[in-house]
Amino acid sequence: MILSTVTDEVTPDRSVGAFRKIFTMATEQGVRNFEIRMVEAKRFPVVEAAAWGRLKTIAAEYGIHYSAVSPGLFKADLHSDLIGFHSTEILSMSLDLAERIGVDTLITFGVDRSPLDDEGDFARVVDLLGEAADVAAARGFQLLLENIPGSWADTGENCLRLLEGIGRSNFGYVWDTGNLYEAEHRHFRGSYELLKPHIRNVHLKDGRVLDDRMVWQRFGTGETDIAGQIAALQADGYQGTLTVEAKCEPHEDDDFIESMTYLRGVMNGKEIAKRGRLGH
Ligand SMILES: O=C1C[C@@H](O)[C@H](O)[C@@H](O)C1=O
Repeated sequence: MILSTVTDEVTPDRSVGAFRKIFTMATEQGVRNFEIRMVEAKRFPVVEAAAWGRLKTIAAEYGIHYSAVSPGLFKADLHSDLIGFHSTEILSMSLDLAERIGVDTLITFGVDRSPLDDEGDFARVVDLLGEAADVAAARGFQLLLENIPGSWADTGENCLRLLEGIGRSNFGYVWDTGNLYEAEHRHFRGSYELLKPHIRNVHLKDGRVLDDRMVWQRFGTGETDIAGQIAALQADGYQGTLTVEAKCEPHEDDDFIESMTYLRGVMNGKEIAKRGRLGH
């Protein structure tokens, strides 16, 4: 597995000095692979030119590799004025900028739900995402669907329905374990078994439901069973990116450091052995 993180998951710092701090903290934890989401204070692809320059030059100094971009594509509902803007401008700007930094993977969401939706709208979502996958394929990109509550890609069953409906070889799945737990409130195993043939990237987040709301926590202290997820991925020979989303509320630098320490323990078997001894 390739340890990875996201540009805004390491530190809450969004200042002009942030990239040096982000890459120092990440490389100290053995992470050199990144997804591009926030570029200092703005979300990709609508970024400041100078910040984009720093993202490239400072990354080169630290030996950072970018594997994917996450523009928040299709975080809009079918009835919003913005939906057309996502399938045209956001999509093409994202592909243009990603190409310029040598990235060939674009992450998308599964279109927000709206109270105005009806069941027949599923076909429109399939068409929108399928057309975006075709535009991406024509330029040599894969498009990966990330699950998130409040979208058509919320539960494991709904993600599978979309993945099968879209059915393109360049269309795969980002297993966002925390978001899935937030939508389903159940152990990861059931949806993992459904979705694993489609998984091309994993987003790791831990947390628990408190007063009906998901509260993000440092790895190993929440309910999502990070150790079990790693054991499942290892048992299935998963070789892709394992993307650490460590940010808690409020976001502190120690979130990343502590979650990475826990994750390393899990990956080299220590946490699994501890769980075994405790009879989990
Ligand atoms: O916009 C986003 C919201 C987060 O919940 C999600 O995990 C993340 O990957 C993202 O891009």
